[in-house]
Amino acid sequence: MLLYLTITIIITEWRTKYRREMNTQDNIAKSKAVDSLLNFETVKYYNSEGFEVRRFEDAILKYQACELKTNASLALLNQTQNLIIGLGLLAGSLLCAYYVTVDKFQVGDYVLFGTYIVQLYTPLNWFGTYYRMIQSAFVDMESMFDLLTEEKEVKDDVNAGDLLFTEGRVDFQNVCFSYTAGKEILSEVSFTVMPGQTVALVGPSGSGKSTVIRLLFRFYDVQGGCILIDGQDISKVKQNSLRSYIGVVPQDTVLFNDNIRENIRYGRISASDQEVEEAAVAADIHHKILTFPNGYDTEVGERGLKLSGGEKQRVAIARTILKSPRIILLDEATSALDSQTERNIQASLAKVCANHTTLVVAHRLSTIINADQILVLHDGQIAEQGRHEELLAMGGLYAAMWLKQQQTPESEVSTNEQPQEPQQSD
Ligand SMILES: Nc1ncnc2c1ncn2[C@@H]1O[C@H](COP(=O)(O)OP(=O)(O)OP(=O)(O)O)[C@@H](O)[C@H]1O
Repeated sequence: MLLYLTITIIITEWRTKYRREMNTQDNIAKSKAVDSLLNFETVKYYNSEGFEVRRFEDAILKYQACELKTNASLALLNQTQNLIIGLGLLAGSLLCAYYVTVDKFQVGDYVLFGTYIVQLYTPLNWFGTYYRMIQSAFVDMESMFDLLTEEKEVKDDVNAGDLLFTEGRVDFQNVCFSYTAGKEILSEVSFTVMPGQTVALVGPSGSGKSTVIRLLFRFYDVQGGCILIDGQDISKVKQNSLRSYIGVVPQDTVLFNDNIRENIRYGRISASDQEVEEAAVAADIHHKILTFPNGYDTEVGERGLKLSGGEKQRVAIARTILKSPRIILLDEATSALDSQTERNIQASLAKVCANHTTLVVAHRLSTIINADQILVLHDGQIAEQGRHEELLAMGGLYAAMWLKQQQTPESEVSTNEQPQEPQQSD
């Protein structure tokens, strides 16, 4: 019995590594499958179906090799256990038989021995099985435990209270931030958005515009300086309360694989169907939705692939309208939309942003010429700030960007109600 228990524990511990390896390969194979299915468009653009099949096949073969080792080691464990039981039974039986022949035991004693040994081995077998199952379950749960012990990047203070929203003034005071040590993205950035004002952030790609938005939404905590809303440091208030006042229209709107109605309702889960439709009207997408075969019940597909970029953006705007936030963060889409769609989107946005503190990340300068203040980010710092005309008059970075955009055909399409005359910039 001792031998049985010892061997069971040793072999079970030894085969743990195969089970762990098998789980890792299983995760790799599944993530490869999901990745290539989600990115099916890219796969098709580059004719890479064969490559993806081979990649998945490789992953599956590695998984199968690990599975083989796991099953083979399980078979070894079972056979060793059976061998020990068999040998024990054989040795005991031979001994009893010998004692019967020398008249030390009766035949009944031999039968009694057989009955005892069977009663002993049944619980031993159970012990082996349960020990192995518990061990495997712990290995399978390792990834989950790793996830549970993952440190949160943004934590609420123990004494954090709710944000007391009054008028919606936003202050960035000497904000410094980097995603990775040694590469500073924002350095001593300071600016103020007065209540109800619209402030636009412009600058070259990678200058940190979206990062400003992420910091205000508190996806990350700043590493230097502070961000205040109505005089309260946002790192000292509860994330939930902060986020309840802020609405974000992101650069790339990703929708859930559900119908349009539920996707819009995501802005406020408790909203009624009528409120959803009112938000869609305000976002100027209601009529478009009615032209779809199933109207509001139309399924949008994975990540909303059945909708166009402009439609997805208007669904995002409708969601934000439904949320009715007090501060609006707008990360403008980089892709140029056709003039009519863009005019519609700008008009919807103007409705959402009216009388709300708004921070806009703009890629097309024509969309922000009426902003109360424009901040030009360069190398993680605010290089210029002022209104459109003031910045043009300065003849600096902004003026150069404006001039460049005016020369490209896409930017000739001004989305503003009062188009800016290109000559002004010269
Ligand atoms: N999660 C992240 N981890 C590490 N670096 C990041 C992360 N997100 C962004 N960055 C880096 O931070 C820099 C600023 O990114 P950000 O998205 O703020 O730029 P942006 O000005 O909004 O650019 P774009 O106009 O192209 O959208 C970039 O160099 C980017 O590579």
